[in-house]
Amino acid sequence: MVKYNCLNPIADIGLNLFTEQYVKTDAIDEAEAVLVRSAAMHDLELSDNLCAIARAGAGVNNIPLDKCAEKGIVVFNTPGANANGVKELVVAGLMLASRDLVGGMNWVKENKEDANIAKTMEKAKSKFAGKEIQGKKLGIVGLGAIGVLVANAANRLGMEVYGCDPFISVEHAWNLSRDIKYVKTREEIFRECDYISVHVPLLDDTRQMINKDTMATMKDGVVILNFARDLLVNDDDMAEALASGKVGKYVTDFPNAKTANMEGVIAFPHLGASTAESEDNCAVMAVKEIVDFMDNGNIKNSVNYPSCDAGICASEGRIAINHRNIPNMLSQFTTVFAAENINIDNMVNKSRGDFAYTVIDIAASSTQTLVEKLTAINGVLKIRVVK
Ligand SMILES: NC(=O)C1=CN([C@@H]2O[C@H](COP(=O)(O)OP(=O)(O)OC[C@H]3O[C@@H](n4cnc5c(N)ncnc54)[C@H](O)[C@@H]3O)[C@@H](O)[C@H]2O)C=CC1
Ligand SMILES: O=C(O)C(=O)COP(=O)(O)O
Repeated sequence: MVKYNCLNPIADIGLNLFTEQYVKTDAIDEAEAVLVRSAAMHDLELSDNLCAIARAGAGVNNIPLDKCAEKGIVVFNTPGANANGVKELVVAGLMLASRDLVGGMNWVKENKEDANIAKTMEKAKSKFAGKEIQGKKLGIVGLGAIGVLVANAANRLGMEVYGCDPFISVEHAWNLSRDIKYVKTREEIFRECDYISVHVPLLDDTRQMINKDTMATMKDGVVILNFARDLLVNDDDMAEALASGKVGKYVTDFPNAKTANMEGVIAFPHLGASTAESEDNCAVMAVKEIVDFMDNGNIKNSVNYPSCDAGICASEGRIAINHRNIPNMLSQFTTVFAAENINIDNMVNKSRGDFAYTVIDIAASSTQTLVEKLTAINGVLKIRVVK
């Protein structure tokens, strides 16, 4: 039996994929697997029972990745599963920053009792006139799952699209329309574009990348769209830039105490992935990742451990070991199996940075002594008897 906990509501279509072997628990310290969306996990006590966390979504800045890796807890996310939901909201953001739809709609509400509204609006409407996005330059920083979809959609809407991503994957490069102008640095985007949309994870290199200095290099009246994370932008600098007209509008899915009340901000309450389709996609992918990991020891889409595909175990037993990526680990493992007179049928070892993961299929059932001896090896972080 595997106990799992949901720190946020997770769509039923995903949870229904758990077999009767999986049981939901409200006690997180009992859980071997946790499913989460944006709940903050940094201050949570992580119990020794916990083996896996699946983030039903993309951003993992709410999860202490290094602390988890140190405890042998594999963290997954669901790449691309909510990208279309975000893309569609970014397109809405482009429109709302260009046409005063909200002002116009509010005017209609305020004048709803006016029997002559059909006439008076024709006089009033000039206040809400806007600009078209066709022919304008949109720059995208971060050409991942969302950035590529936004780039291609804006291109189809007639925008001239620039993109930059020093770490672009082959898959994303392949999906990018050939009309997109790929540039090497974000500075080029800041200089050239009328609209700038950021689609990068929150990392040391991206934190506050929109600030006084970078905004000074942008065109006057530039529109900045942030559907990624609030800390990518320096809010005080943004307040100044909006007040001076340097920035025309700041469209964000991540308002906070400062930006929520700022003139010139168009904000949504983190709605990018809140569509039935995205929630379903994320839940299905997250649950499949957990099940393949718990049932088979396989790792796909982890953000703190390497990918590892050992298939389905055809041997008598399978042991999964999370360990440090240091010399001499494998020989110590095989020495333990030899001492216990257990034959190894298959072994897969993968590493990622400071951490590594080894799956060992054996021709006998594992024993308490075997697990104890493996656990005692310096550098081993977690041992799991998968079968
Ligand atoms: N508003 C919402 O509800 C949602 C927001 N997000 C946010 O959007 C971000 C991006 O999501 P996805 O596109 O799905 O992730 P992704 O991982 O597919 O794409 C991120 C891209 O950013 C690139 N990147 C990293 N550092 C960079 C840098 N310094 N300069 C330029 N590019 C850089 C990466 O190479 C990658 O291609 C997430 O990390 C999350 O913070 C994601 C989903 C929903
Ligand atoms: O996937 C992401 O990074 C998101 O920001 C979506 O967050 P949510 O699942 O809507 O809480």
